[in-house]
Amino acid sequence: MVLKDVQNERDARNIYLKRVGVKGVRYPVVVLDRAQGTQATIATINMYVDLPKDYRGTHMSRFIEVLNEFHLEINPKRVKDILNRLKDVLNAKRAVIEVEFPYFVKKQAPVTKSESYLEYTCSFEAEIFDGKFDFLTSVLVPIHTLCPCSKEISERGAHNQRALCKVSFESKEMIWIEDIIEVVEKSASAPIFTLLKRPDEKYVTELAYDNPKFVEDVARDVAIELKKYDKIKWYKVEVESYESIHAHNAYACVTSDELEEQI
Ligand SMILES: Nc1nc2c(ncn2[C@@H]2O[C@H](COP(=O)(O)OP(=O)(O)OP(=O)(O)O)[C@@H](O)[C@H]2O)c(=O)[nH]1
Repeated sequence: MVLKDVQNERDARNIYLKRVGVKGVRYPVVVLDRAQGTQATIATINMYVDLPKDYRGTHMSRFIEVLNEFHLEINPKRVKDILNRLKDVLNAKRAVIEVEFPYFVKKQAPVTKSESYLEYTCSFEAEIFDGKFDFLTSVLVPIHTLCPCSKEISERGAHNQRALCKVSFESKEMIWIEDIIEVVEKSASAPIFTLLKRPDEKYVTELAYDNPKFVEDVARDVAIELKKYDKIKWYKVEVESYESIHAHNAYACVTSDELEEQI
């Protein structure tokens, strides 16, 4: 029995679509890991191509076939190959992939050296169009911030909370996710850990108290550190703190081009 190819039908509405494809594909992938070589994880993937105005639909199954072809290996070099392949098999001019995945890093507690894994949400967004390849990596780092104002004006303690710092960057060469995590954690009042024994808890409590930071302080300190990386072409730093004394969040953001304009 011949199955009609509805997607391939002509369309007379004369409308070009910039992005058509599949969204929210949960898929096992393998990403590069500085300590172990590779790490298996589960990604949520969006993939798009453009569709000429005279075609009714794209061929959704081919997106998944291309993912399979690449043996689920997701890294900057492979992503470029995946996009070129998508363009070829879907006869497109533009191809886009967005991959978000949990990435686990083994950490040692500061005093007892107890080991545990901490989850960082990472993503890659890449696009090929008109011979141009854009690749953006994002790393979301949970941190601890202690309010400098609260410390200054209070007779006892200071309010402190978990915050999230998101670094998005374009680079000339590959940069390890772990390098970005280290930059952010050093710029916080203290890092976050999955496993802390009492001596560790005392240490991080005092470390945060000795390093009070507004969201603005973290954003600026991360920006200064990232500026030292020659490999980074562009970056954006966003910090959001889940305030413990408010029902709303504090937020700060800076991009490398805003910084350049001020120099
Ligand atoms: N384009 C498009 N396809 C859809 C949509 N919803 C479901 N599909 C289905 O996606 C499936 C795969 O379509 P194709 O990739 O064109 O399948 P195919 O013709 O077997 O594959 P090729 O021979 O490679 O073209 C079909 O079952 C479609 O009906 C939609 O909104 N748009």
